[in-house]
Amino acid sequence: MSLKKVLTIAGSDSSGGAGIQADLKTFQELDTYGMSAITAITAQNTLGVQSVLPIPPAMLHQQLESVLSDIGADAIKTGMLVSSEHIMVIADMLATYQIDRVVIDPVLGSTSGSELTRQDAIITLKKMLWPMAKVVTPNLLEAAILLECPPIESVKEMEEAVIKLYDFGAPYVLLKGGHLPSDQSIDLLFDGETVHHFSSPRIKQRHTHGTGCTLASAIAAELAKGVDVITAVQTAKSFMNNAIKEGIAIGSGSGPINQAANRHRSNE
Ligand SMILES: Nc1ncnc2c1ncn2[C@@H]1O[C@H](COP(=O)(O)OP(=O)(O)O)[C@@H](O)[C@H]1O
Ligand SMILES: Cc1ncc(COP(=O)(O)O)c(N)n1
Repeated sequence: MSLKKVLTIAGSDSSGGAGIQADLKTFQELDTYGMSAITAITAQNTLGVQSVLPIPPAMLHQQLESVLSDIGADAIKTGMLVSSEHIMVIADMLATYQIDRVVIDPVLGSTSGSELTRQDAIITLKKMLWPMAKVVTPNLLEAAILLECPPIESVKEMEEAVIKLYDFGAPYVLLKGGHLPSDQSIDLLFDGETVHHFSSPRIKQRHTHGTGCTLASAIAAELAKGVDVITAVQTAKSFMNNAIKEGIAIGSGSGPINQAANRHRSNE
């Protein structure tokens, strides 16, 4: 089988834990060929984001054109998108190159609370990019912002939210429940008919930087291989569990998860 190609469109995380760096590690571990188009450079570490430098939208366009016109992509994952202008460039390129295996992780802020996508970009994300995605993967906080609703605090509220998010126009919405206080970590996937529950025991782990980026990238890598969405989410979740179990204790804050854990752990 030929090596499948996966492109991440996201921000660079100098600490190597999230963003482009997490995405490329995930692609590699899942036996795909990873490529990147960078939307912003962030200076960050295990304590938080210290500074953000957006890449000019024209340069984002050039990166996408260079990669897609020559190499192409079997799937694309997006993360930190910065601004409406950046999102419009991406929507334009997805349409031009007719890429339909697109996973959007609607990164609005970092876990540590820094804004990574500007407020005005949220409307553009919903209107222009969302309908071009195959799967969108908001966390609880992002879902509440996108739906303009109060905090989502139970599995029942998650079920209602994931159905509402479906109306934004992607065929699959995966609402991640990593932030729900519970002894299970529950994600819900809605495909327009059924709410599928993906549940696994919550792992006691302080070092969870990069979980959302890794999950979305793992789904994109599996979709690139031609796997269906439900199977891709199952594989991604199992990959994540292994990576979280071996979270790396570096820095004085929340360290990164370890994608390489999957080399020596069977799928658990
Ligand atoms: N402590 C944990 N144990 C097991 N799975 C977790 C844990 N924390 C997060 N996850 C899983 O990691 C993925 C990312 O979830 P979440 O933390 O909600 O997103 P984000 O990183 O975007 O904030 C989800 O599949 C979630 O269920
Ligand atoms: C460049 C970049 N992209 C995404 C995240 C979100 O990751 P997390 O939710 O683990 O902080 C981040 N911190 N930095």
